[in-house]
Amino acid sequence: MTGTAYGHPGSASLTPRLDPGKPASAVPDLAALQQRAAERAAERAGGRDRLRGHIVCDGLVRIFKTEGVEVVALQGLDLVIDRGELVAIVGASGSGKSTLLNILSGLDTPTAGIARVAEYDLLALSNRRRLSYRRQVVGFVWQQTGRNLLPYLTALENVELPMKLAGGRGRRARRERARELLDLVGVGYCADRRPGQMSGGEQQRCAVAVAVANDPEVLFADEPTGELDEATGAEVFAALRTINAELGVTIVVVTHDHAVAGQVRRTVAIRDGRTSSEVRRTARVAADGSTELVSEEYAVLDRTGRMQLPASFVDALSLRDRVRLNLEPDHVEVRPGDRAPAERSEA
Ligand SMILES: Nc1ncnc2c1ncn2[C@@H]1O[C@H](COP(=O)(O)OP(=O)(O)OP(=O)(O)O)[C@@H](O)[C@H]1O
Repeated sequence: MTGTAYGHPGSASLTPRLDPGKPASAVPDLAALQQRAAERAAERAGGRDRLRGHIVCDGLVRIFKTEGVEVVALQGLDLVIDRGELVAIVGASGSGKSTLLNILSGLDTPTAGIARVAEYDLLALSNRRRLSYRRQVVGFVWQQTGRNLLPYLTALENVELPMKLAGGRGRRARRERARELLDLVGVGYCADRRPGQMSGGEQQRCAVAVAVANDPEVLFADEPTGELDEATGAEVFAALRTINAELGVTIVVVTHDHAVAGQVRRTVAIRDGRTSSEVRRTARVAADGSTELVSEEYAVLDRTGRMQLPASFVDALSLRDRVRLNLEPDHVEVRPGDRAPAERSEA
């Protein structure tokens, strides 16, 4: 287990000072103290606003038990995604991406924690609510194109099908919307082709149109560019950005490919079942007046103050077991701790 040594330049007293000049009535009563304690607890939890978001995971845990062996796939994962965001979630194989996506899409139930999407509490879904969640709230694009499109239907018919199954729209309205959506993702020219007559990238863009046919609030895409080359993958991301901007759908793309950071404004990295870092790209006006996108990487701090140091930083300074932390006026220093006494005597 990793320990920490803290160095503080000074510590503030948490004990309230009593002012002898104040009248006794200034002493808070029990109700006021309870109220203050509740506020402090909320502040410590990161404030009430922390749990506001279109998608909220807080301390999310998923433990798999197989033949007596427990695998902790998600170890207290925190993630808040606002309405209308387009976020990529990246991580190495086994980091917990699919587990997270299965939970968020309502296919799997977490062991503990909070998982909420658009007011749906994913830990307490009845079968009926789960069905309505999967039919009305979320849409999916999977890596395998065969899972997204029916091979014997044309692109247009594929986009019409979910609308037909949901009912509500007439034949003409369905056809019109299907054409609009195919145009929006840039494959209007494929309307009368079957999947076998389209390239992999065209099929995935068509799959995006199918996934949003019934106006979902959230779109989940699992490795949607996994089987595509870089240029074709960029076209699929362009389609996702268009859908996000034009229809306001919140989009979460899960991938092992860190290069997607260049395709979205926010990329969240998962390591060992926790969010470890994120990259945000923001537009800035350069000295010559042109607009440029600047990427900044952040470590993710959870509400108990835990964060993961990037593996490259840990390796560069051979950090292990214990580190020293120093609180400076505007930053925290992390330095290698002392080696264990046994090791020192061997040196
Ligand atoms: N049904 C299951 N039963 C037991 N262990 C599981 C199950 N599903 C996932 N795991 C384990 O949980 C951990 C996280 O797996 P997960 O599939 O979520 O990772 P991933 O990041 O999606 O990997 P990949 O990119 O290879 O799909 C792994 O150690 C995996 O072996």
